[in-house]
Amino acid sequence: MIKVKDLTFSYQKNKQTLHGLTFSVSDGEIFGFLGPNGSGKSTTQKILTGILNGYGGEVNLFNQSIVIKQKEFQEKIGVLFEFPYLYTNLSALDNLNYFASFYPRENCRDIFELLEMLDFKNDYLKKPVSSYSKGMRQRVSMARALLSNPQLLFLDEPTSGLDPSGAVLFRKIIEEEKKKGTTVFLTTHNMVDADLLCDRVAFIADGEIKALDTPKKLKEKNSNHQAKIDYLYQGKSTTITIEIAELGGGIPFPHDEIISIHSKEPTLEDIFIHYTGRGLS
Ligand SMILES: Nc1ncnc2c1ncn2[C@@H]1O[C@H](COP(=O)(O)OP(=O)(O)OP(=O)(O)O)[C@@H](O)[C@H]1O
Repeated sequence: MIKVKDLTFSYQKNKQTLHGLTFSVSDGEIFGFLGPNGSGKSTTQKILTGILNGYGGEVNLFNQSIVIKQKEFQEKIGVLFEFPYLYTNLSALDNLNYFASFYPRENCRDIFELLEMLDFKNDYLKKPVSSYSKGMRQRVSMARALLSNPQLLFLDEPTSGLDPSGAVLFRKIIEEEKKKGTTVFLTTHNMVDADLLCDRVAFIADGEIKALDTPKKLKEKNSNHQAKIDYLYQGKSTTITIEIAELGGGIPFPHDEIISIHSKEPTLEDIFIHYTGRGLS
């Protein structure tokens, strides 16, 4: 679905933002693009969605170069931008009716159904976007991205500005899209979203991909194979961290009672820090 080879980009002379990214995304996959602020995530998404030109390397969507079939691609992709691109003086309905006019009518989803699915408050349907909360704007932006039933969905920080139940709803909607066969390119620095949703993730820092694999494999590869054991001995409560291999012959230290044993698996965030030398926030 997406093939990117040696992608480079500079906003200014002598300062390269993307340093030769190479990756591909399969049909129907949810691909996470993770990195800290300023790492080049939005720049990459803008190039893939045809907003930014002047890049080096090759970018193919739907097995064709994005240079050739720009107009045709636009009809097959849906985009949720990091900063909602909405007309703030217009209502949700007017915005969505306007964006729907870019696509063949038969491809478009019902706006009311979409907003209902996104748990949008009906009272605000006809009020201007300027009166909406961040979460409501995000819901309209998601409706905009899904409006044309896209085969390829670009989502830049989709759960940003949502409360926890809104984030759960958005993750459910993204999973439903995957079930329909939609390919999702998910740009985020939210590790929970990445871990719960993505088939594979790429870690980007300083405009370079530092690691790319499934969350499960990344965790396996970076497992420290350690266990944390809480136990009681001679009336004293103690915690110890030991290698899991040492447990093969039973608990290898004196104890009266074992309270709990937990494996110390690294989180995706731990692994990100390992590969990039920094956190995501
Ligand atoms: N229009 C622009 N002009 C000049 N430099 C820019 C422009 N947009 C982004 N940059 C710079 O390019 C680099 C990558 O920015 P980009 O927005 O792609 O990062 P990001 O990973 O999406 O960050 P964030 O998580 O903050 O959105 C940063 O150093 C940023 O300052």
